[in-house]
Amino acid sequence: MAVFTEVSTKEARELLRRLQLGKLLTLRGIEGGIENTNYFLTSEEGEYVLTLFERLSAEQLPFYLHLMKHLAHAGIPVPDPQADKYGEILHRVAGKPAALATKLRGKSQLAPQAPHCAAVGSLLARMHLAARDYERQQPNLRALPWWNETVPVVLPHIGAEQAALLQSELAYQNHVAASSAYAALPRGPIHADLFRDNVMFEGEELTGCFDFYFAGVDSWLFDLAVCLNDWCVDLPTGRHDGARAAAMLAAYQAVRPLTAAERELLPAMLRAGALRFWISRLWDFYLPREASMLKPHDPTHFERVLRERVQHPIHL
Ligand SMILES: Nc1ncnc2c1ncn2[C@@H]1O[C@H](COP(=O)(O)OP(=O)(O)O)[C@@H](O)[C@H]1O
Ligand SMILES: N[C@@H](CCOP(=O)(O)O)C(=O)O
Repeated sequence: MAVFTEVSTKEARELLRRLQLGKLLTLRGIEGGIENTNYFLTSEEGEYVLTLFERLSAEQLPFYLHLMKHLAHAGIPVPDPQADKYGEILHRVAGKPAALATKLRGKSQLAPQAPHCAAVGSLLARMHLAARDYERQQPNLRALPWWNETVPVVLPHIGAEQAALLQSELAYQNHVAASSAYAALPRGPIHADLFRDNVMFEGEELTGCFDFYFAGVDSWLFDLAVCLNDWCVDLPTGRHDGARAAAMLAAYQAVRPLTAAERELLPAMLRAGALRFWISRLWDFYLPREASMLKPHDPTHFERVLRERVQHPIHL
């Protein structure tokens, strides 16, 4: 249940009054989600999702919320955070930082086929291009510096074979990050967590994506690798699915062709994408934060994906 903080109808009405969005019609807690409190809220003006941020700080939030607004204005189907008359999109509800964003139609496609992967590839490329002129800066907070900090913290908790893979992969990724090909990768704001559960579909029509709370400035190729590793993979084995990956890559490149440096580094970034989520899942699993509400995801999945990407590199 993802209602960690109760919102009264009085508080919801007060927010709608501030945002001039008409009368409250319905307010219903959303059961999915593990990080934030989410409610579906309907007013005379439309359908929204009210999010109370349980963990992210008021310093980090403007980057994510303004990025969503920037993308929504550019025609990318993402939730549009609603502003008050002063242009403020970060609000306070029930004592927590909060946002009210437009509700997307559809539901997650958890067993995607090639057309779904193509739709995600196209969306991702359009999102990268649309974010080029976004002015706020915030690095991907789950990138190489965080991996270097976190690997020594999780090492005491895992077996020798896993530790050897984790350390050798980290050394490899530090080596890649120092290369001239890496320096040549195009960069900008990326979603960085565009997994199956963060995209909505109606049939094969992609209706939008959400959960921008791991977004940050990083290489576009890393974002694409994260998507390939989640959408174009056989979940039980971690094996790459060639047909789905081809569909995603072709659709991405129909909008923005990959550069020579990106083509060269695709195998390395697929490994980086697997490493990033293996580390965060190990960290959530073995070092749950105090009073954490997170139900940890299975870390062994991304260990399998990483082994697959090392043993069977995927070249364009
Ligand atoms: N803008 C939105 N439109 C429609 N549904 C949404 C929207 N934002 C969140 N949801 C729903 O709320 C659920 C939880 O959201 P999510 O961002 O994954 O929460 P958490 O950050 O707590 O993991 C999603 O699975 C989705 O069903
Ligand atoms: N996609 C990540 C976890 C991030 O959680 P989310 O529910 O906020 O998307 C993973 O699978 O490890």
